[in-house]
Amino acid sequence: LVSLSIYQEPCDPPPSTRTHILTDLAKTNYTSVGISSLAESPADTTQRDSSNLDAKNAKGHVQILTDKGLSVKERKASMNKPVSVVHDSTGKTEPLESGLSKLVALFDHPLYNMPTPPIAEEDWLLRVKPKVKASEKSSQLWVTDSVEGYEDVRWNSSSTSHPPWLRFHLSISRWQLYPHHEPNMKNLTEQLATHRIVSAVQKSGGTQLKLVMSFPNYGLAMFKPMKQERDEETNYNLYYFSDFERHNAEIAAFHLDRILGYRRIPPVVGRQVDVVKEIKDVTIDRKLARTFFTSPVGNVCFYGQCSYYCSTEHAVCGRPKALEASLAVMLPDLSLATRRSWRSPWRRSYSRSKLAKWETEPDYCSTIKKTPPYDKGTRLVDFMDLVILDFLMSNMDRHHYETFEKFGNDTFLLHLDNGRAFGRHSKDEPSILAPLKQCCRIRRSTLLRLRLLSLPQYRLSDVMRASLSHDPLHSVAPLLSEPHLAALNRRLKTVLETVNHCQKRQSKDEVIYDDTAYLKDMVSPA
Ligand SMILES: Nc1ncnc2c1ncn2[C@@H]1O[C@H](COP(=O)(O)OP(=O)(O)OP(=O)(O)O)[C@@H](O)[C@H]1O
Ligand SMILES: [Mn+2]
Repeated sequence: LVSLSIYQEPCDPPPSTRTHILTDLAKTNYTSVGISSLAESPADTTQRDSSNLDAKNAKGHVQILTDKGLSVKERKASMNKPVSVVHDSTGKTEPLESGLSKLVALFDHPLYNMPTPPIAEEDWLLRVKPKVKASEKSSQLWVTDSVEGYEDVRWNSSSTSHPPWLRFHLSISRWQLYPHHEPNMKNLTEQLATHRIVSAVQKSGGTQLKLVMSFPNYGLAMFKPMKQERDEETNYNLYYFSDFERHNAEIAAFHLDRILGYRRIPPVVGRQVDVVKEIKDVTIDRKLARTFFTSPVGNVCFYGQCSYYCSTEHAVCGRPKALEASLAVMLPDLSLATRRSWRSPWRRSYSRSKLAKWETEPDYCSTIKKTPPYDKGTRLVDFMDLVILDFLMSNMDRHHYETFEKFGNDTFLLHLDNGRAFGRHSKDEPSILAPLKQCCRIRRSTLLRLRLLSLPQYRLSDVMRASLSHDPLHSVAPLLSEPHLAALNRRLKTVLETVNHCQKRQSKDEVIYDDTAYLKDMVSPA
């Protein structure tokens, strides 16, 4: 097996140097063999022997990698760090540090650094407004009634003066929410996790309790409280539409989406909040404030107003005041960037007795393939990307998805609302994968990354564990328990088997949507 691994030495140019990746990916025989071997290999790549993989670094030298897929330098770096040991699904122990090195290697891989044409002006979601003259100040973008608790900020057009949330908004394009190597990400997530909460109000819409928090620099975050312990599994007698939303599912979904290379979920971090100081005392939402009470054991609880689980019996409680929650960066306000909500063609019936059309009609997908917007462009494969994410994390609650109106049909899908994922680890839900089984269509770049994640040196559970260890709540308890991480590998194997099965029944071109073909055009023949 020839691997596509290209490792960067610290003195090498950064991976964003377009030309060498381009050459590595599309030009050399070596890498093109790598790509096709990944794309066409049988599903069970996890069985392959990964020792003595040859990998060509950016300078064109051949490096021999160890069985862990690490360069000598990376191994040395990981050996110098203190070792914390975790148990994998096979009972073997593996240091978390090796997962961290795997994550670095994964994100440096050419499949995550594919060259793209420069983004055209109209393909950015927002543009900075030209400076307003003093006489026109009243027509500023927004004005708040009360500035109490907020910073007196004077932003100019230089992006360095922009707060991280604004830089995030300005980085949204037609193709993704944020770039792969995003220097702003660290500040953005740090601020979500630590900045003072100036106000907290209930978020209208949706069925379960959630709040919108504001920060001194006018940033906003969507807050979902902890409702279930990490090692608890959703009750088997509960229907998917009655399940709780989990804060750790929102966090883990963000990490998984990023690891899959999609970047279609707004950044989410975990945070422990003081329900009195950071919610009750700062809220101007009287309906919310009225629902606070002290439980018989002295914990401070609240339940808010919503159509599901907003009652004394389902209150969320601090211990005695500390409450774990997820905070997601808010997308630009709808007045600046309208979104369109699309009903999923594979939506469940949300009824205990009715079946949906896709569950009974054998030829359902061929109808969808002819129906706009699935009949043109990338919408069908975009939807398959979402289906794969949902199957991996076992989210049955994808009734709708959203897009930014500005970009029409030719844009990525927002993967919002992931709170009902990661409810059960001991059971997979094959019906979530029905669209892929029925349509047999997948993006080539997605398939390649999935195959990569099934290889031992990038194993999905290891890179997820490593990625989640960066979240502030990891110090309280790992965001996903080991059985949930193991389930990811098992489900990934099922996805790859499904695609393999498709390829046995249909021609390769029918199954694979080749979104990497443009790379060949970008390189002029030598
Ligand atoms: N990060 C975000 N920024 C802005 N808006 C968001 C964000 N996340 C979600 N929303 C919006 O808020 C709505 C409600 O959020 P969410 O879907 O997570 O809650 P819910 O209670 O599960 O809703 P539902 O019951 O409809 O599934 C979403 O449909 C979406 O339009
Ligand atoms: Mn929901």
